Amino acid sequence: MAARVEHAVKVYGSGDTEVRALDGVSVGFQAGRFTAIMGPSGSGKSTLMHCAAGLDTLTSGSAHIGDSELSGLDDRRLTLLRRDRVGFVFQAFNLVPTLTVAENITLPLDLAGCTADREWVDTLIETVGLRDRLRHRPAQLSGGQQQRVAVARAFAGRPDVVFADEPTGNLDSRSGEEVLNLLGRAVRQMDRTVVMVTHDPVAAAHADEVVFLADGRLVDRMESPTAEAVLDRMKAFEVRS
Ligand SMILES: Nc1ncnc2c1ncn2[C@@H]1O[C@H](COP(=O)(O)OP(=O)(O)OP(=O)(O)O)[C@@H](O)[C@H]1O
Repeated sequence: MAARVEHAVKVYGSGDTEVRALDGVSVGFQAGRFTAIMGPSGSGKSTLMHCAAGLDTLTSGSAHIGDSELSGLDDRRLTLLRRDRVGFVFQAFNLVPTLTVAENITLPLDLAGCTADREWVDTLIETVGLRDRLRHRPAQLSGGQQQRVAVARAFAGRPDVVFADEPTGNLDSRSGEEVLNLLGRAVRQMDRTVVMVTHDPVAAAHADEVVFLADGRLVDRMESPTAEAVLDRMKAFEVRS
């Protein structure tokens, strides 16, 4: 497993304002696979992703990246683990406006004081299709192109797993499709691992597997999803709740 949580509970607030965002979730994200996390609004998708990625801590239960149990790490080790073994793609592209495309892609490596693996970065640039834009700055690119830069940046350090939170949320459907195809290619052609939160059945259909959350619990899983099958499953949850 590239990442997993066991008996994950996350409680926000206390007393009257207590919210059980995760209510005993156990789920593993296999290496070399593209997994989508789906569920109605408020079902705990982002919370699960943030806790699995070490961006937030669980109230109880455990979260692992590879063999490392996150709650056992002090702040410094957790920061290093996030830096070296995890990549992130967010809805907002979060590129540095003053840096070029090339500089944005290698920024995590530069900050870590690592020398970029030139061949790997070159393959990434080829895969995201931005070779002729390397000297441009983010503001000179379309939203879809900016998100492709963010995807390349997420994979630059060859992390164990890339977590993507609604990566197509700010994109039109054509650019969104390009970014999803790119994530799929990273998994299938470059043997990477991706975990993506989405509420869009069309986006989820790009994954190898979909895990469904409802009310902070894991309620279902689906292999080789299609948009229609995912939509049907979502409708079934909404009727029930
Ligand atoms: N920082 C927080 N403080 C208090 N409650 C929170 C906090 N973050 C999330 N919650 C609550 O936890 C629950 C799960 O939220 P979460 O954002 O994980 O859901 P989600 O499935 O990602 O929703 P959406 O699809 O709307 O983004 C919700 O009821 C939410 O209001």
